[in-house]
Parts: sequence; structure tokens; C-alpha cells
Amino acid sequence: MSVALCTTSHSPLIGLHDPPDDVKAEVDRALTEARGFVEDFAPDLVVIFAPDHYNGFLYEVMPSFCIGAAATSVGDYGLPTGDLSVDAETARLLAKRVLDSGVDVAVSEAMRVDHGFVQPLSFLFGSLTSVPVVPVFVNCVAEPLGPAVRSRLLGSAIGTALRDLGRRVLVVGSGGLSHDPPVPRLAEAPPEVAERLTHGRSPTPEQRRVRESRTVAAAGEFARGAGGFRPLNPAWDAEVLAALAAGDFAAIDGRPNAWFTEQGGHSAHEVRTWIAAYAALAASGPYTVRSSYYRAIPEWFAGFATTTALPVEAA
Ligand SMILES: O=C(O)CCc1cccc(O)c1O
Ligand SMILES: [Fe+2]
Repeated sequence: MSVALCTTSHSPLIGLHDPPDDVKAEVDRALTEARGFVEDFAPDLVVIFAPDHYNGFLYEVMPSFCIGAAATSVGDYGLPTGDLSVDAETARLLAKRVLDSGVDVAVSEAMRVDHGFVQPLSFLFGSLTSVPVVPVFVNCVAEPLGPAVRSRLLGSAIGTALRDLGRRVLVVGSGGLSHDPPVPRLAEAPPEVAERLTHGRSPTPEQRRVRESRTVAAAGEFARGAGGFRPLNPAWDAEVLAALAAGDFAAIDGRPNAWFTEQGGHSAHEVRTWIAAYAALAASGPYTVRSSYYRAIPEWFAGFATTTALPVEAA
């Protein structure tokens, strides 16, 4: 078996509210390089760790982690709808192995996923059905959150199980780094928003359109330095990227959730998906980062990074 990694920030504002052409071209080059890396590796299985933004996972039941044995895209922000080509048998096997390791992962036979999963999959593979995939949801926004170290243990358990599969597995992490876009929070939500965070899994197209145009408007304000949003934090982003590149999980394991929120903003918890993906890679031994791109892109409301990595002996 062999394993490779690609982690990338996502932003539904890509294509809807773009930065200047030179920045867009620079990101396009970085993403094209990542796609080339994935094509060269030619995975026969993709394990993707990604968050959700109250589209597929709501407070009706909010697991910390969930492995999907079937999954459908809700098609938020104009992204493709429809089923992912989930490798159900492998998903169920990985869930069993994760549970055996002592991490209480939930399972779903009907998972719904949003741009957190769909954007990297569409970008890296051109469709949701090009490669067999195991989707792994990591709760990164719905408080209360467990400690970040649990995502490392989840990733580590999955990486250990992957070693026995005899497959070519690409692990993907989707999200981060520092960013604090206007995702509602239950503790501060007025009743109608709390209702939506709990039960609102089927918004009308009009409700979706209104919500998404609010995100675009907020990104416009943020890019102009208005709106009172928490700034991006390139120094913190660099610190996290360096720790992951070095396999220095100890630098992150002991951090309280407040560290992520204070340094990177509420959505910075999305780096849990990167921690899980890097831990899955680390289960196959020492690794080396092959490419690492970073730029703070306020138009996309994101400290935006994309990395690729391989085990040392394969690099
Ligand atoms: O509409 C939402 O719920 C949030 C959208 C969103 C915006 C910027 C960066 C992200 O990672 C992200 O998810
Ligand atoms: Fe996100």
C-alpha cells in the first residue's frame, strides 16, 4: 500500500468573489501543481477529512466525527449536487477499525456533504465520482468541540488501518487556516437561527440564495477592512504549517481550543481536518512536504493554503 497527502483550504467565495487577477493566477498555479501531484500519484482510494457548515450535520444530532458509507452533495454555493462514489465496504471497515482504536466515530449510511467536501473533490478530480472515496466528517464549527488532539487520534487510527489495505490512498484535508467568516453560533443565535442550526437541513432555493449572498457581501466588507471581522493571521498560519510539515504533532496536541479561536478565528478549527490528514500520513512513517502554498486572501475570507506530502521513502 502507499499513501500520499493533499490538504487545501476551501472557500465557497472562489469564483463568486475573487481576488485580483495576479493573486488568482498564483493560486491557480498552486492548485494546478497539487492536481498534478494527485494525477501522478494516481490514487485508487481517497479518504477526505472535511467539515460541514450546517448543511449536512445539524444540532438535531451533532457528532464529533462521522464516516460516511454513502454520501450526497447538497450543492451549496452552486457546486455540483449528487452522490459521491463512496467505497462503502472500506468506509465500514475503517469505521470499525477507528472504533476498535477507542475513537468513538459515528457512521452514516446517508451522509450529506457541502462545499467542505465537494470543492476539493471537484477541483482535484473534476467530479464527485472519478475515484472511490471515504468521506470523514470532522466537526469544526458546532460548539462544543472536543480537543483538537482527538482529530489526530482519528487520523492516526485511519492511517494505521489504511496500511493493511494494499491500496494507493490519497488522504485529503479540507479547510482552514485562520479565518472567521460569518458562520452562525448557537450560543449567540436568535431563535429563528437556532431553529435553522437544529432542523434546517432543507432550505428552499431562495433561503439558500439569500444566505449565500450574505456571505459574498460579508467577504466584500472584510476585503475592504470593514465589518469588524477578526483579521486573518499569517504568522499563526505559518506556525501551524511548519508544525504539520515537521510532523511536530506535540506542538499542537496540547493546545486548548481557545488557542485556535484566539489566534485564527472560529473557523480556524477547520485545521482539524489537516491534523487528521497529516496524522493519517504519519501512520505510514516519516513524511516530507512536496509543495506548500500560502497566501492570506481576504476576498475569500481565508488564510488560504495548499500542501502536498509523501512518505520519505516515496519522495
Ligand atoms: O457559508 C458558510 O457557511 C461559510 C463559508 C466559508 C467562507 C470562507 C471560508 C470557509 O472555509 C467557509 O466555509
Ligand atoms: Fe469552511
